[in-house]
Amino acid sequence: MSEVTPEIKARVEELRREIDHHNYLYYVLDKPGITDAQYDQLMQQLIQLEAAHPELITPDSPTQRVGGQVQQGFQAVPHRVPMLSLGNAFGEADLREFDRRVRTNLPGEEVEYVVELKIDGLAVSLWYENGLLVRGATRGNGEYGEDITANLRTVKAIPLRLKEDVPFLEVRGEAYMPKDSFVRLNEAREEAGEPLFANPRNAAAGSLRQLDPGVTASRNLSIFMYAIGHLEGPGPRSHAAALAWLKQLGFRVNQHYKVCQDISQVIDYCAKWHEKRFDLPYAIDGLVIKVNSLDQQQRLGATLKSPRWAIAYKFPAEQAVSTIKDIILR
Ligand SMILES: NC(=O)c1c(N)nc(OC2CCCC2)nc1O[C@@H]1CCC[C@@H]1O
Repeated sequence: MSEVTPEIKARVEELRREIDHHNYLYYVLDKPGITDAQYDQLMQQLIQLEAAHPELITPDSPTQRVGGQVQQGFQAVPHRVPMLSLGNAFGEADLREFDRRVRTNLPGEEVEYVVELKIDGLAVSLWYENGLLVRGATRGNGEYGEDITANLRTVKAIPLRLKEDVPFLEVRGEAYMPKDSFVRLNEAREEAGEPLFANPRNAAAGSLRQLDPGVTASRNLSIFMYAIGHLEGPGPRSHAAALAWLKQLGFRVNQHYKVCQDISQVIDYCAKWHEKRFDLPYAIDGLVIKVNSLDQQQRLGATLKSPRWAIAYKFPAEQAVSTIKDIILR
């Protein structure tokens, strides 16, 4: 092992910054800055330098995304803040009823809503300490999840290090498999005579609950973050500000959210996305409507399993279609 010179150390740190930046452009912003060949060349240089000087390897190095060992199982981990599920609204009347209940519990107050696409994937929780990803877990039953850190580290849209060293932050998001990856995966499984996945949600869940992180890494998963779970220190005062802050930290946040001044605007936005849902490169099964003010969310509280300040608007079930592929690729 040759001596580590300051120049080598500086070169390793420069390569990491450059590769992290290109991962961010490609996997978080969907805006690649260089060709795959140029990216691979940078990665090869870093891999070689780290192989020659293993003492320089840090857990947040881009070369450390795919862990080595296959796990025996997943450890149960408690969520500090329960990961709630959502009540459902199946049409305009249900949405107006939700709005009436919210306003009854906030007499005389202005209420703003944020409407987001409801990504059809698997809810996960990510823990960061001093800006470093220290743990990732499934939602599980809302109180306890499964520790799938090694698998979530392979998802390139998940930052291993945030753009700010926030002391302690736990965030939630929906991990998912893009439609084109889902079709390609099932084609490969058909070729291999393996059982097919019924939909992208099952494919994402199956890919994240793999005991071998190498398999997860091969499944081209992505994620959209949608909430702060736990934050030490001052934070945003509205949900829309929370989404903007998550984006600023380097997380992937779905840009199709809208702040609505009343339930009629919410209803119009839901109708718009019911029409446009097949134009998206990922599966959605509805929209999520949330009270924007975090103080009002706090005061509205939650029932045992779901918040009083949020509801899911579910699209009517698909009319009979010939194959799942038609739904996905329509
Ligand atoms: N799937 C989603 O895109 C999504 C979202 N955009 N926003 C939330 O907000 C949480 C916050 C409090 C209760 C629900 N949840 C979502 O998915 C939920 C998580 C658990 C069950 C659903 O997958």
